[in-house]
Amino acid sequence: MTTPFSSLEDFVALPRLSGLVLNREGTRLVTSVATLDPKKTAYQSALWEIDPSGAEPARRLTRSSAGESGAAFLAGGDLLFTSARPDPEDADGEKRPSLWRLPATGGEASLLVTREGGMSGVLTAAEADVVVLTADALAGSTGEEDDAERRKARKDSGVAAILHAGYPVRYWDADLGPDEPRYLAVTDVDGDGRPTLDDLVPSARGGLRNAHAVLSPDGRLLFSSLTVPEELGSQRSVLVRVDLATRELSVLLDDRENDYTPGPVSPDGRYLAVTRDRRTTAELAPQSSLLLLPLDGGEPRQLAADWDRWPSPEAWLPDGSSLVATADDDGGAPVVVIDVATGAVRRVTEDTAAYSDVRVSPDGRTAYAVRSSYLFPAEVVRIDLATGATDRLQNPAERPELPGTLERVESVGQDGQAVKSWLVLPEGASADAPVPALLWIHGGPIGSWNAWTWRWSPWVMAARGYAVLLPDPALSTGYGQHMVDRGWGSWGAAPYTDLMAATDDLVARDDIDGTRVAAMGGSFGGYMANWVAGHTARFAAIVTHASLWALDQFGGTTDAAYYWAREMTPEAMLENSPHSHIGSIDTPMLVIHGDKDYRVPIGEGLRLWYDLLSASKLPANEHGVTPHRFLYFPDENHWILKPQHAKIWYSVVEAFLASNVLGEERELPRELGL
Ligand SMILES: CC(=O)N[C@@H](C)C(=O)N[C@@H](C)C(=O)O
Repeated sequence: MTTPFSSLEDFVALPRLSGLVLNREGTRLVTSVATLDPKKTAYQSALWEIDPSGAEPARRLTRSSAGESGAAFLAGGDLLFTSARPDPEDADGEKRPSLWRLPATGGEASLLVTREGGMSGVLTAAEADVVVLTADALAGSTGEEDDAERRKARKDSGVAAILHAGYPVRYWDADLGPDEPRYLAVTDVDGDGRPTLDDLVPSARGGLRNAHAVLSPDGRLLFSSLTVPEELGSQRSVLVRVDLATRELSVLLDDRENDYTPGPVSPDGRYLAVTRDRRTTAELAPQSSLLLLPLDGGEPRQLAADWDRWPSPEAWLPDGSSLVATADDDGGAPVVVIDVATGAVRRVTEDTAAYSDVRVSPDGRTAYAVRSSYLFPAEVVRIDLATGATDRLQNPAERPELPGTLERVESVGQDGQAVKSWLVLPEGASADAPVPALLWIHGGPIGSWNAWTWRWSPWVMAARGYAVLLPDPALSTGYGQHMVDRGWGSWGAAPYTDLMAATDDLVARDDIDGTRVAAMGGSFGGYMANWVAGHTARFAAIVTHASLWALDQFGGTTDAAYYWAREMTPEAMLENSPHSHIGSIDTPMLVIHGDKDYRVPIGEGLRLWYDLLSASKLPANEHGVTPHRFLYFPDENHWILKPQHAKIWYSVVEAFLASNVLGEERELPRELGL
């Protein structure tokens, strides 16, 4: 069998599909596919068209070396996208992210609008050729021209400094400021001249959240979250409406107990689907619910209130009778239909995949979506909304051949709670040939192992002979509110004991060699790997990536300190902090951290590394030699994104595990220079 997971070269070269848009007539589907650039040191994305009928093979639409993203259909049928490709009509022009238009009738794409500061996304309306760009503008700029001049002055003088008066100052891997998110209306989209950009809310001063903005079908209204700063470095997300004609901004939902995010607007423009996220406290765990907000000024009403899941609204049925949503559920994320009159929830897709980007056909019978699971990466499918029958359409790539099998397994936590896991078994695992195993702990911690991931692919390890257990312990989503509540504020309790219960059952299997087992996790999963290291010696090795180590320090240096401070007091942070247990660690640890990680700042990795060398039960000897290892990425962030670094990540992890779990030595990649 040829599986791409045996070779890291082949693995990183697998195409990665994401996103999906459907034109107004329901006849054209467009997705984005990322592949390696010619130097194999970055991914570049191109747009592909997929035949909704399933009859024709997928067709590549764009081919520039700069790549294309942000696909959006105009109501008239043309396709918009963003790209930093050069403008053929401006030989001397600088390359910067611009908005391009590909005619529905075929032919070349032409540049619609460009700006010095680039753009991050495109919003279009379903029924009118209205376009709004999401983009950043310098906080002090008074218009597009002024913004361009100020940017140039900053660039020419080499000044990168940012003066802050508020919080936060960073987000994941990006510095915030001096620019801030804006909505820029593209004027006269169908006119003869080049359109201009019109800042819809220049006075919002940095508070707009444009990742989840939506336009009404007629393109007259824009709905967005607006971030409102609060005392003590905190903030909340309120729901706002912007009238595109008058520029008037109205606050629709605002209270201190919840954050609000807009979902799709009903086809008749009368209702907005809204996600409400409860403000957490030490006593109140997160809870997400779906609201229906009448846009004539009525009170919001909760939908599917009796359903113990967190629905995420995706689309409306064209007759406005129901919302199509997805929700984490028992190791998957199915498509459901929610009746807006009764709130009744009907599950549509029956498989265990996780669905996203759901688009509904104009007759309301069919949905198209992206789905993935641990059996296949993201792919585009057609769903019969009445029967749930789901067909894989002709995608840009075939599913990769897997080097093993997948099972769903169940354990019982200390309090009797069912703890479910996916278990990846390598080919050949049997009672006669038991295999070594890895416990993988997911991040968040509010989340689930329910979708394909390229960053932690269990199949890469299965191809190297390991079984991989992917448990959803306390704090995981898809198992009801109680599963989240039982771990809230006490990470070292039920989340840890659930993982140990799952490990007990794993090592009891006759196809697993219980003497050769390691634990690994990233981010919150890395926190838990560190906690595991300080509380048990049952694992032969531990890999901890971008991990929280000293919660007292993490709580003040992460990019969103207020989020964690709501869950834990300083005392609770100390109580749950893995660093307090350094003296108990006698398992070899591989620490991995990227310097540009602002969510879990590098100080966590540096302090963990020094503590391991100086205070663990396996300290460095007088020559500084230790069984622990530190894999440091100076130019990566919370995630290892560059393909060449992903290969290093998997190679070093594999060599560390081989040495400590299998007792075998592997050659390290030459590029490490050792
Ligand atoms: C809420 C949050 O950012 N948690 C991080 C510490 C985390 O665990 N992130 C996970 C989801 C990741 O894989 O990045």
